Amino acid sequence: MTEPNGDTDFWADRFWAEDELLTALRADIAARAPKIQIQAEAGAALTTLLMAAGARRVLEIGTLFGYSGVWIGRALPADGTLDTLELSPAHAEAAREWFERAGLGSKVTVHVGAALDTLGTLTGPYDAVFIDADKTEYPDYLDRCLPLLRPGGLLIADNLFRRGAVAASTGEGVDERAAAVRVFAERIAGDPRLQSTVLPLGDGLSVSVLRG
Ligand SMILES: C[S@@+](CC[C@H](N)C(=O)[O-])C[C@H]1O[C@@H](n2cnc3c(N)ncnc32)[C@H](O)[C@@H]1O
Repeated sequence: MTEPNGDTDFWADRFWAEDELLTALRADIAARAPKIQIQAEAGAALTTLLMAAGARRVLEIGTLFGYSGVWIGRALPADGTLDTLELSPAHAEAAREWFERAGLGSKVTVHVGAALDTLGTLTGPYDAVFIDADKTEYPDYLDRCLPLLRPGGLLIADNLFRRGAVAASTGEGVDERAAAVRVFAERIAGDPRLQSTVLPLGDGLSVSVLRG
């Protein structure tokens, strides 16, 4: 949380504490991969939002080792499923192992390949989509995911703030990732099909509802 109201640990300990599995998963990422998973406070928000929406079929773009996938998987009902898309075979393999250890192996399918290719092989409708892969492709993910989302479904994305770079990314010489996320932000804010907001959790979590 960017501006916590008082003692941060008070809130973290009660609302987004990691259990042993998530703590070990975070440590494995730190040892073997870039530490680019969502923050725990965003994970707890994902679980809560997906449960509130009654999400049964979820799509994730950007798996890494499955950290956000575990927060998502724990929101699913017994017959729920998660399709998660990952470019790196090594990340996908690690994620499959962690989903098994989390007891989510039967619910989660890890698809290896470039997301924009894999998206063409998937069939909707999904109840929710979580976007967290290549930032330069965020506007393309939006175009490709909206037709896969059911009316009333949730579209959630991470890294809307990029630590301030998105709001600052005007003019020339801007970071291309921040510029693309800014295009994404402008579009979810202005698209009449969507009701959107950005929650100041982690690096900024956008939440959009596709109007029915
Ligand atoms: C920020 S990490 C995902 C973190 C994960 N959502 C979590 O919080 O645990 C982004 C992941 O997307 C993957 N990725 C990057 N470009 C991709 C692409 N074009 N298609 C699919 N995955 C991609 C990277 O290999 C990386 O594992």
